[in-house]
Amino acid sequence: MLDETLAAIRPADAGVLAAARAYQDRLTKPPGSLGVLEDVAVRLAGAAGVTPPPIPEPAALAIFAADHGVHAQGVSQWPQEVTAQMVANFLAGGAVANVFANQIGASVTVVDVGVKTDLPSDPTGRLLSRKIAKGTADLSLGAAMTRAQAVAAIEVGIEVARLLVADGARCLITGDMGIANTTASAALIAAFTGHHPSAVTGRGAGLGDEAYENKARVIVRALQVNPTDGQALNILMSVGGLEHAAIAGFILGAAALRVPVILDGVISGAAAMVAHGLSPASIDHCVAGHLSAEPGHRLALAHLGLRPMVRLELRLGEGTGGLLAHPLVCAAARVMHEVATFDSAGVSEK
Ligand SMILES: O=C(O)c1ccc[n+]([C@@H]2O[C@H](COP(=O)([O-])O)[C@@H](O)[C@H]2O)c1
Ligand SMILES: Cc1cc2nc[nH]c2cc1C
Repeated sequence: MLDETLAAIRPADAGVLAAARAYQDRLTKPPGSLGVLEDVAVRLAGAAGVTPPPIPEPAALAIFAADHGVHAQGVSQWPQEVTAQMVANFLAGGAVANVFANQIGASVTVVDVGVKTDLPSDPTGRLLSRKIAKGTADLSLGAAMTRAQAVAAIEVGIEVARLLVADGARCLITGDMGIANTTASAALIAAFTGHHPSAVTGRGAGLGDEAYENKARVIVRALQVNPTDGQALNILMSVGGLEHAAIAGFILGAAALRVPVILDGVISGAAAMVAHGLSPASIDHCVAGHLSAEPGHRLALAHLGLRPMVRLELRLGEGTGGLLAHPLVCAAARVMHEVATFDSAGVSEK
């Protein structure tokens, strides 16, 4: 499934990119006056291979949930049970992601790709049980997962992308839930970008000074015990999480179907680096929804050549930043469909 997906991914169409850029300048506005929105619309057109690009709605959010063995090193302020408890909250509709999803009419699907605790059966049908393992192994002591587990989790993400698109979604939004996953994210970003752990480590869901110093040291150890050859799959299995693997697959699956993906925060950014390592062209199908307060996120997006749509100092995850960006992405596409041209409206050009 992974090989087939990688083979199906096409980069942005250069001819369509040029045509979309030229058309932006025909619309009744000073050229460039819609700033980043023009770039986003052109990007959507190139990715879809058609201009104007399809309006990216309805949107579907997938929240990939998993636990992390590195939690044992004291890298999070929160008990591990919170991962499973928040899954229940998503299913009950009580989380921030539910509220933001309701606001834009997006569906919410929760995917258990590696939650440690057993989850109760779900009456809503919005939980997909695809547990690959009961959390990863401690990445500061050795590889977080086996190669087979990493590939299986990537394939879960591909499957979920296919399911949601078959269900009618025309925009996918990445979401995550996993106590301690900002440690794995920072380790992934350090491994892919070469930045020192101290530059990419943040306070996650809220860490004091001492615990923060410990977290950075844990990541240094993780990179020492897991020397990698720079290959995306090796880096992922060594220091990643099951949700990072699944989100990478979700991006690849969407890209193969030419459906745009709005990325959320630092976990999605780290997962996108894995997708990029497996298929650089997959990133042509991504829009960065926001810039997280977690320091590694900026470095991950810079490495991917992505520019975040909004900067709100969010550090929640769940897909919240991606959901907030969705109306802006739709507005960017809608301009290309509905705004008059200088010719059609009889407006004089400069
Ligand atoms: O999306 C982000 O950029 C982000 C930044 C900081 C924390 N989080 C969320 O907080 C949890 C991980 O925090 P921590 O401190 O346990 O690593 C996890 O469930 C993430 O969704 C998310
Ligand atoms: C309460 C809580 C909600 C979250 N949502 C995403 N990560 C989270 C972490 C915590 C701790």
